[in-house]
Amino acid sequence: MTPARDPDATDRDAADLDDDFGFAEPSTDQSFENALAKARDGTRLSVDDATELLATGTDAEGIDPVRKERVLELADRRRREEVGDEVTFVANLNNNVTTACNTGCLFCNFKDSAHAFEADSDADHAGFTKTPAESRAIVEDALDMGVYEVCSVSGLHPALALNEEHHEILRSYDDPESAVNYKPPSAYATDPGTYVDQIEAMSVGGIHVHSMTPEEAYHAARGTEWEYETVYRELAAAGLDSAPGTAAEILVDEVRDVICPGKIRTDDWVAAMEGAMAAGLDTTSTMMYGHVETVAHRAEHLGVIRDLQDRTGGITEFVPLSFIHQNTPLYRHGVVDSGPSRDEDELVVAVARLFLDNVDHVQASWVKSGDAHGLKLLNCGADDFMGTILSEEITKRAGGDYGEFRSFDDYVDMITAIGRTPVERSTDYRTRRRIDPDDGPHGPRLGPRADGTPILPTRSGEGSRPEGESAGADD
Ligand SMILES: C[S@@+](CC[C@H](N)C(=O)[O-])C[C@H]1O[C@@H](n2cnc3c(N)ncnc32)[C@H](O)[C@@H]1O
Ligand SMILES: Nc1c(NC[C@H](O)[C@H](O)[C@H](O)CO)[nH]c(=O)[nH]c1=O
Ligand SMILES: N[C@@H](Cc1ccc(O)cc1)C(=O)O
Ligand code: SF4
Repeated sequence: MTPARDPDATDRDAADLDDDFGFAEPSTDQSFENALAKARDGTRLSVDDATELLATGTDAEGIDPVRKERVLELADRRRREEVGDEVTFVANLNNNVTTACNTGCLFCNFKDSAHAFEADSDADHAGFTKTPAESRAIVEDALDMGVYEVCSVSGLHPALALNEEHHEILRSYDDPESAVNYKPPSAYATDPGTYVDQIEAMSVGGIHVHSMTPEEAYHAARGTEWEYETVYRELAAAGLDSAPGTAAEILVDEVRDVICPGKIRTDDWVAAMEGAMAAGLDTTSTMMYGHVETVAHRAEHLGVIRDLQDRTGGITEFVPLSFIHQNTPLYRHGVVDSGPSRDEDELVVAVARLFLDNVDHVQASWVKSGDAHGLKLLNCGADDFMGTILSEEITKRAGGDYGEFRSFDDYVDMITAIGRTPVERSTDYRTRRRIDPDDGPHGPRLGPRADGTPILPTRSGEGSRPEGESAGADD
């Protein structure tokens, strides 16, 4: 693995950009009507077909509302045929270990410059680094509330290494900071431990650990010759159960060059995902859209995911991540005026359902879209509604304002309101529990300590158990 970092790739680059990136105007040899006919017949769609459907035809500017409805209707029907009327969600928590990151992605306001975390720094920052013991305590509390999964994605802290051997390798470089983005833990106010330490700490009481994105796996192997599969095997031995397919953004390098020049390229992202699956882990897949890319880039991205799934079969879901723009460098520097429109959100979900014929589940996100529009997305091809998550940092810091927690009662009310069946799921969707809406109040039952007791909101936005009730209490 070679260092792929430009440590100066930050806001400066955004200021240098204008809105002309030299991307080709989307156009194909296919027509919208032919692409739609193929979708109706169930013929496998090409990338050009997907471009036409996402654009509601490249023959005219803007989204045609009538054509859009035709795409959504087909996708909703396909969803019903393939996965039925159940809407799934998982009892989970987010536990981000650190916000320290020097990668400089221009769509991200989650990260803080790692210098601010150094022991002798007096720079102000609103970020955090958790020790493994702190991560364990947070996961233990959530287990008591009944959660099934911990989802952990983090900044690429320069002191994070896979294990002690990795620390030794990184230390042995001349000028490790610029050569391999490394500074020893002793330089920082808080030591995050190693990746293995953090996974071991979170892997407690039978919880499902969903962590280590391709970008994090790259960081856990930087400066070494280790294969991704080897890295993921070591993490799996420490308790990792599945890997999140974030860091995908748009899997087209000319777009990555603009929005995340410090990140791994498309080929490397695919290699990391294959490594995770070769190590026996399930993965999820994502696309973060609605910034500088064209519909043709979105279609190409879907092609990368479908090819990967043809080869591996280990992708459990596709998660469209609608770009939240307000506090991001891309918006602050005038590179973009907004995130995607709701029409675009709907078309991305619908075309994902129609194009990704080998990925069973498409997620709607109440974090990105709010409840009302999230429910609309469940009628455009989506069949999963995320999870309880308890707390949220990525979208909140980007300026999103849809909250950090949904209770089981919230889920049951919302899902039954659109005439669908609420189902608690495991991360891999193989374990499912249909929920009887009339038998409330509702709480999780699939987590290792879950007994049906509701998770309640607290003022900080996190969930908690009703006062006085322990994990063992009957309901
Ligand atoms: C914040 S990173 C954390 C994990 C790790 N550093 C990585 O990049 O994979 C996780 C994902 O959050 C998503 N994200 C970050 N900022 C966002 C924004 N403003 N709007 C929507 N999604 C965003 C991106 O897709 C990114 O890959
Ligand atoms: N879409 C968002 C998610 N999705 C991840 C799920 O919560 C879950 O972990 C996954 O489906 C595996 O079971 N998480 C967020 O924090 N924010 C989102 O917008
Ligand atoms: N936490 C990510 C989303 C995500 C995480 C894990 C997944 O498996 C999928 C999506 C975000 O908010 O952007
Ligand atoms: S998206 Fe991930 S890698 Fe990029 S700046 Fe944010 S935290 Fe760092």
